[in-house]
Amino acid sequence: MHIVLLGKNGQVGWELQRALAPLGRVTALDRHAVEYCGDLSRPVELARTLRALRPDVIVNAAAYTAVDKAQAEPELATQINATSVAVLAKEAEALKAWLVHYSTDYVFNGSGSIPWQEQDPTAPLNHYGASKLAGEQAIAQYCSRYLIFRTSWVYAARGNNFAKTMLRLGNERTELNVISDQIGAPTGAELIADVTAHTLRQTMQQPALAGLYHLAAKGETSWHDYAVLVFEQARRVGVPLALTQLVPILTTAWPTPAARPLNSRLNCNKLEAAFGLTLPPWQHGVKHTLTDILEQAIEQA
Ligand SMILES: NC(=O)C1=CN([C@@H]2O[C@H](COP(=O)(O)OP(=O)(O)OC[C@H]3O[C@@H](n4cnc5c(N)ncnc54)[C@H](OP(=O)(O)O)[C@@H]3O)[C@@H](O)[C@H]2O)C=CC1
Ligand SMILES: Cc1cn([C@H]2C[C@H](O)[C@@H](COP(=O)(O)OP(=O)(O)O[C@H]3O[C@@H](C)C(=O)[C@@H](O)[C@H]3O)O2)c(=O)[nH]c1=O
Ligand SMILES: [Mg+2]
Repeated sequence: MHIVLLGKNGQVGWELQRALAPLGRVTALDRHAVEYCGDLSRPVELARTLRALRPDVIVNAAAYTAVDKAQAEPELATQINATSVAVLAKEAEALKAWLVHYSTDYVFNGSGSIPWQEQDPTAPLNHYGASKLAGEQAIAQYCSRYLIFRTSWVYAARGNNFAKTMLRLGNERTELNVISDQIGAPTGAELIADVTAHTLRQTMQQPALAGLYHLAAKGETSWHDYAVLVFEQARRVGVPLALTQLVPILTTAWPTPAARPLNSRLNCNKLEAAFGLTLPPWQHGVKHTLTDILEQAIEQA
């Protein structure tokens, strides 16, 4: 089996390089790839690359993920998150290949407090969410063999994420204000990659499993309470922090270019039932990955 992985150096892409390896030959590309094109802002060259490589599976971990910046450059976000994803879908269909793709809790408007199910109405609040939704819709329209995973609040030891931002700011500042009324589940790139490998293998043997799934760690928290855990772990291993006060604030007190959903809870029952999986509590992965991040921090200090 030949897998083409796009976005190999992102949080999820990096972990997929590891998790997909036992499934077959992996051609891992990023946007700077030289021999082939792995750049989602160049759809023509991208299609040419896929026709040349003729993969059995395309796994797309590349995306435009700068949520606030997307408000200022919506065309580029749409190109990468939707227009080029439509190209992937059409090329996958022509090759009779499988397409694996990732989407986000930000396709929802965040109303209420019930965890969102796959079929619930979408209504993105910002351009990133709208572009990701358009990507999902293109896949459903053009491709018959696909897995789309909507996940949330992704973190990893490698790459940029909220936990690492908190550690950096906690080292620089004595006081931090962090939003306590946006609720979701921090989900590790390792978990996403491992679940991808498992479900892809099963779906290729049982194509009726194809479709859209929510994939997030169990439980829920706010950004503020997530930050509390991050700093607890940092103190536990003796990382020096300037921070003395972590203040919970409301979203209304933190204006940003992009609006964000208050309710980012994802109901993952469909995934667990279809594949016989049990998703772990969000704290497990966060603690595990923080151990890696904090060891790096201590080595660098
Ligand atoms: N991060 C999160 O909190 C969440 C992410 N998701 C989704 O999960 C998936 C993986 O996200 P994650 O790993 O966290 O994202 P990252 O931002 O860590 O990685 C995205 C990767 O895409 C690459 N990329 C950006 N533009 C292009 C381009 N034009 N061509 C090719 N590659 C490009 C980036 O490269 P470079 O570094 O060079 O810019 C980066 O390596 C995405 O679909 C995302 O929408 C869903 C929910 C939450
Ligand atoms: C840095 C900082 C952020 N915040 C808030 C802003 C925001 O609501 C929340 C998280 O900040 P971030 O910039 O990490 O948020 P953001 O980049 O919007 O995170 C999102 O990324 C995209 C790609 C997704 O798909 C989502 O699932 C989600 O993970 O914390 C504070 O309250 N205080 C702070 O000091
Ligand atoms: Mg971000």
